[in-house]
Amino acid sequence: MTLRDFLDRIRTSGRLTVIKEKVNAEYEAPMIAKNTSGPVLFENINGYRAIMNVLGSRDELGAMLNVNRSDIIQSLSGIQPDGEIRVVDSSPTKEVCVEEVDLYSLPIMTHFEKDGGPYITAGIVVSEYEGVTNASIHRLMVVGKNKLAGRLVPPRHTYLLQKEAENNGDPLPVSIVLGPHPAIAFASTTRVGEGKEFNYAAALMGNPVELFECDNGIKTPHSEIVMEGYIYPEERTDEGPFVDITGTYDLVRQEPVITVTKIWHRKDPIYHGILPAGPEHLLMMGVPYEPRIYEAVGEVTKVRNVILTEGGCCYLHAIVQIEKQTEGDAKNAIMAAFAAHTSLKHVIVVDEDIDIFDSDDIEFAMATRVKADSDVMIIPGVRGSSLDPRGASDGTTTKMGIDATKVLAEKEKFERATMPKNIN
Ligand SMILES: C/C(=C\C(=O)O)CCOP(=O)(O)O
Ligand SMILES: [Mn+2]
Repeated sequence: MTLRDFLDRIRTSGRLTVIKEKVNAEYEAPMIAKNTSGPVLFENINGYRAIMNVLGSRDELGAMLNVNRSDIIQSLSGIQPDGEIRVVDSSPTKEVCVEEVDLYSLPIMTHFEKDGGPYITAGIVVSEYEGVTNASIHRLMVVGKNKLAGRLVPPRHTYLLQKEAENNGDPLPVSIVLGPHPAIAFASTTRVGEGKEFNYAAALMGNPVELFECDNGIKTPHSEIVMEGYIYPEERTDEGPFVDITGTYDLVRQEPVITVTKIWHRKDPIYHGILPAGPEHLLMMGVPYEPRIYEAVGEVTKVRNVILTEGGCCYLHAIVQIEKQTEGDAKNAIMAAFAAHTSLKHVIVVDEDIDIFDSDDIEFAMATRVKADSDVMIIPGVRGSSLDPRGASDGTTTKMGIDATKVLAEKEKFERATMPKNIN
């Protein structure tokens, strides 16, 4: 299955918005995407087609995975990254080869007023060094006709591979994949073991993932557009500012430079852009951590569900639902959640009768089941997210866990009143 098959399915079900008019890559297309709920296909940005909001809701993600939106996390946590990968000789991606690279001619968008420049936001960076491979999405700022600055966050696998290559004085070959099947894009946001992203995608799809070899040796999935190139050791440039998941401007940092040596694409390719801080971005940042938290909490008590809430940027706030077995379970669940997602800042643990998709219900749990001096855990000096504007400059922050579960010994005090089903 390809991105085109996926879009055909969305188009047939009436969920695709198509913009036929010519649209500008600078601000205009992102603004239209921001104001459109659901996938939007632009037919002409710099003469190219572009798609945004592909996996912009839990319903869309659930449809891709063939599960109900509220069962996504339980279902993902049961999937092993052991699907089949096949290396093949040819690829539809190689229909067109561009040797004279000019990134400014592509529909790469500038999203917000103070952004440092146009950014590739859905580019999967595939890399390999000394037999170890990786695929993950990194924001990539255009800094020249054939140059990109990549925000390689420590300790993500691309960061580690680049560091190792650089320490040995070697360039790191990479390919940048735009518009594969959405399951491959989703798999590239997950935190599966090193080199396992495509196996995970194959397991998600229930089909093998085919890879073809780029001229720099990187084995790459079929997609709409593939750029290939190298990260040369010691080459750094300013990256940012950039609006990331919090909707605030992330800092300018010195980051590695990717030199693009060649671009392959399908005829009439479809460029994929993710709107920063938009629903697709939040979902792809957050959902991969939910099964990790779910599994970690499952080691300490009976876990029912986990969500990283939209209000918490799908990254900084978790709601963990448990079936409390013994007093103190919720505090263990808090510690497990923080260990599973080190960027997490606040966790609220609730009982099984609280609807974790309803913020009023969560607030009700806090209102009726929390006594701050005994139910709030404050943990200072912990590694937090570099995206948290309130974090300290050394990368640490103060975390808070709230136990909003019932006191087991006093359960009847917390009973939610119901009315009789049958009255005469
Ligand atoms: C850009 C970020 C993550 C990524 O590439 O996965 C967000 C910053 O990461 P933190 O680890 O939360 O600082
Ligand atoms: Mn990885």
